[in-house]
Amino acid sequence: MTPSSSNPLRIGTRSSPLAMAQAEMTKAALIAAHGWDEAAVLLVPMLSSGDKVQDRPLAEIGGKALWTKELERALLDREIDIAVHSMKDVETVRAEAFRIAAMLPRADVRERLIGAESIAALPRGAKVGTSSPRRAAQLKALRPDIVTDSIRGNVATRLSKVASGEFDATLLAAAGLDRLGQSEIGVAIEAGQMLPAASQGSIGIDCLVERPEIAALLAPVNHQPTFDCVMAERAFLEALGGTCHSPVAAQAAWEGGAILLKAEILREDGSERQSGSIACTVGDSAAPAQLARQLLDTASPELRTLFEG
Ligand SMILES: NCc1[nH]cc(CCC(=O)O)c1CC(=O)O
Repeated sequence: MTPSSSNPLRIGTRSSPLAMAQAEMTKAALIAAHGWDEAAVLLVPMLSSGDKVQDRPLAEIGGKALWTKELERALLDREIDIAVHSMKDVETVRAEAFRIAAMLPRADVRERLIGAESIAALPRGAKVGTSSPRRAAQLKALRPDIVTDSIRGNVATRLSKVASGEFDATLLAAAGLDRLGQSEIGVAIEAGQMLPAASQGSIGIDCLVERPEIAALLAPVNHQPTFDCVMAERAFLEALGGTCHSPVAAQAAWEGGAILLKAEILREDGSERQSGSIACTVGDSAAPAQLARQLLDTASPELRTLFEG
């Protein structure tokens, strides 16, 4: 298949500003890689159920799968040819019909703190808006006096809730802010202080396994070093238990010819953190699983039950 203005490649995306920016990046990468003209690629924005329900915690309305379900349906119904996701929002265990065929080069993986110059500089008892059990647990591990409360809505909404004083501060992925042109907002928190979520900063392009001709079009935009690191992080997450909404962080990076995977699991109140690292080879899920087992083995029964049910 060679997409053209009369038969464009249809890119499904959520319609939030961040998702649209990521879909535009994907479109630009494909056009540049293939030398297609602008009209050969069409963006198809869709509302996910996660976008429709903004006032309840994510875990309560069905968790992560909400972000991808509508796009998966559209892929199966051939309304779109490919779908663009934040890899962070893609479940580790998926239906066999789908395949992440490519990932764009990873952006800044760090968190950005908005509302204070550093975590140490937050006022005593500060109220931090985050709906992420990982960010809440990591903050409390560093600063047990901090209070966290759920904050939903898109990036602009969350920033306005800090500006209005509803929250003292919030944490957002640097990658998301950068993609929205908000690079000057907030201060970066180094991964050594706050390890990011598995897949953070990475954009995945999804297609149907039964359409290899579409996957072939994606190959030239795939960034293999990103792909291999994100896969190691996801293997760790999967080994811990595919559907958990528990505090987990995992980041892999190439170091001296090998993938070094760092990970941690925490109790939700930040009172316990188990962390470790392991060297992995490409496509290896045994080493990430070994690290998961190692962290669970040293964890207290209270922490372990977050993962083993
Ligand atoms: N769960 C929401 C989500 N999914 C991906 C990103 C940011 C972009 C990325 O990590 O690639 C965000 C917002 C955030 O965590 O601040």
